[in-house]
Amino acid sequence: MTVPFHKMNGLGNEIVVIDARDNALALDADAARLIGSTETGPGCDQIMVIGPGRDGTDVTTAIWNKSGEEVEACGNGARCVAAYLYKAGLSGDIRMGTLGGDIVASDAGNGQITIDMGVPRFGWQDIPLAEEIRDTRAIELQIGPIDAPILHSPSVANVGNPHAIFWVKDADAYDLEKIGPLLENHPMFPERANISLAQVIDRNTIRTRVWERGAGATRACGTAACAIAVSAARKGLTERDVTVHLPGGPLHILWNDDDHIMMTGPAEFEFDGEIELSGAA
Ligand SMILES: N[C@H](CCC[C@H](N)C(=O)O)C(=O)O
Repeated sequence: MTVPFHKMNGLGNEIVVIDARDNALALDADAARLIGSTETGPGCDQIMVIGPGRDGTDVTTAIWNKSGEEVEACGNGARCVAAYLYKAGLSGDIRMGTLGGDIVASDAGNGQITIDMGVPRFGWQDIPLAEEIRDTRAIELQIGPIDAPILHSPSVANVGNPHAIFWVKDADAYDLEKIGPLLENHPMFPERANISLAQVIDRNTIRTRVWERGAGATRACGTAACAIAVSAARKGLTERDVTVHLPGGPLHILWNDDDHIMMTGPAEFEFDGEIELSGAA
């Protein structure tokens, strides 16, 4: 079947949006990999498939990493979906159902979209971790020898998807391509993890580079920015209102008084196209 798509990005996090509200589309791993590769499709980090709303949501969104796995959350992708829907004529708040829970988009003006990413979870079983760890602000992780400044005691958080955050003096001092896969697939993370190197600049500013589960080093990761912000606040390193600077640009994160994480940033349209998906339902 021929499927129209919209190539977008969120601070350089490459996103393909497919509007399947009128024509149900269930991707599978092969289709996600086909779309995600520049050899066979537009290429992207994640694919967001918009479906009709249910159980009180306006739309549902299926989220796929380019590696072919369906995942629970994608902050940058959610902003791209919202920008697409606003352009398609929706207005006001948009409640999106995802595997990681319901999230709510709103138009913040000036080309910015705010996503209420919901409430973070910090329990070891919520991340999840392979063993009981009481204090998830700093877990002990045995990491093999790496020729770079040592990494230790990451914080972990689940913001719809699993994240591990290493607090470093210089986020540029590490070869993410080398250490990323080691950490993503560490046996402590039974569902693997998104890995961030976070450098606290001041109480309202953090710099980071991210190795994403199932996508590798990306220009930006919205859920990582959320996980970093709440973890930094939990450790007393920053306020609950921060700017997280990713290689592709800044995201504003507010962990508000009712425990919801509000992420604000841009979404960019690039081009539209069509792709032949044989076998997709
Ligand atoms: N790689 C992530 C999904 C996409 C997250 C990222 N692109 C974002 O903007 O949140 C995972 O496997 O959980």
